[in-house]
Amino acid sequence: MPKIVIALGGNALQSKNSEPTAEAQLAVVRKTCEYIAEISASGYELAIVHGNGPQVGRIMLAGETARDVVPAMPFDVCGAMSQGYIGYHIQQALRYALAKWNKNIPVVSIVTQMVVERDDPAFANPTKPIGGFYTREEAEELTASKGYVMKEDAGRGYRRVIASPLPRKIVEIDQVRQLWDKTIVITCGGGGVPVVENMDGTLEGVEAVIDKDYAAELLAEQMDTDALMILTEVEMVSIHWGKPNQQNLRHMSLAEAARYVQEGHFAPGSMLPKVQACMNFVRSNPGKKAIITSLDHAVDALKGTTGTVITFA
Ligand SMILES: Nc1ncnc2c1ncn2[C@@H]1O[C@H](COP(=O)(O)OP(=O)(O)O)[C@@H](O)[C@H]1O
Ligand SMILES: NC(=O)OP(=O)(O)O
Repeated sequence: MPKIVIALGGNALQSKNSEPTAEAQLAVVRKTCEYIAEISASGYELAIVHGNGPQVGRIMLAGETARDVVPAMPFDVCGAMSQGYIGYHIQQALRYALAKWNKNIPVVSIVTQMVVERDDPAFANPTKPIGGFYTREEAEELTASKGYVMKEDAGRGYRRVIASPLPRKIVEIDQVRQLWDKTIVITCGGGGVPVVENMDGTLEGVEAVIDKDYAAELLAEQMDTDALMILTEVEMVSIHWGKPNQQNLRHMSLAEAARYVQEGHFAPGSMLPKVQACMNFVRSNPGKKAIITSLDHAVDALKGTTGTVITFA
C-alpha cells in the first residue's frame, strides 16, 4: 500500500466565516476528515500532521489575559495543549468518516516532542506567525502593551511572531512506527512540542513554535513514505501571488521551485516553508512527489487533476 503523510494547515482548519471557536474548527475538521477517509479508503496508509499557529497563539493569549487570576502557561505547554484539542477533533471526526467507508481503523494522537537545537539562529529572529490577525494600529498597541513582536503575514494583516527553530528529531518516532500498520496516527502536531536535549539526556521545553511543514517532511522521510501532501487554504501555489498577473502552478521541478524561492514568490512564514519542505522531500527522494493543495481538493490532487505537484525533475 502506498504511504503518505498529510499535513493540515492551522489556518486552513479555522473557519473563515465565523469566530475562531472550537465548534467552528470542529466543523472544518469534520469536512476535512471526509476527504482523508476517502484517501484512506482508496488504499493509502497515512499519518496526519496538523498546524497550530492560530490555535496556540489564542491559547497563549488567553493565558496571558488571565494572568491576574491564574499563572500563564509557557509556550511548550500551550503547544502540547493545542496538540491535544486539535488531535481530539481529528480523532473524533475521522473515526466517524472512516466508518462510512466501513473502515474501522483506530485513529490515535500522540503528544509528540520534537528536538530542536538550542543554538538554532531562529531563536534570535522570530518568524512564525501565531494567533489571530490584527490591523497595523492594533499590532502597534500589542507591541507597546504586551511586548509582542508583530509582523505582516502574507497580505492578510499583522500577527504575533515567535521563534521557529528547525525540527531535528521526533522523540516518539519509534511509537509512531509501532502504531503505523494498524492505526492512523496523528503526530508532530504544531510541528511537535519544541524541546532541547540536556547533557544528561533529559528533555526541556523551549519557547518556540515549530513549522509543521518541516516537521511533516521529517516524518515523511523517517517513515519512508511515497508522498508528502500539504493541505492549506489555496488550491495551488502561485507565482506573482495576489497580483494581477498571478499564475497558478500545476507542477514545479526542484530547480524551478528554487528559482521561484530566489525570486521571492512565496511569503515567509506561510507559503515559503511549505514549498521548502516539499523541495527537501523530493531532493532526498528523487522519484517521489510532494503536493500542495487545499483541504477540499486533497482527493483530486492525489488523482493528479489539481494541486501543485513538486517533483525532482
Ligand atoms: N505564492 C503563493 N501562492 C499561494 N498562496 C500564497 C503564496 N504566498 C503566500 N500565500 C498565502 O499562504 C497561505 C498559506 O499559508 P498559511 O495560511 O500560513 O498556511 P496554513 O494553512 O498551513 O496555516 C495561503 O492561503 C495564501 O494566503
Ligand atoms: N505550527 C504550524 O506550522 O502551524 P500553522 O500550520 O498554523 O502555520
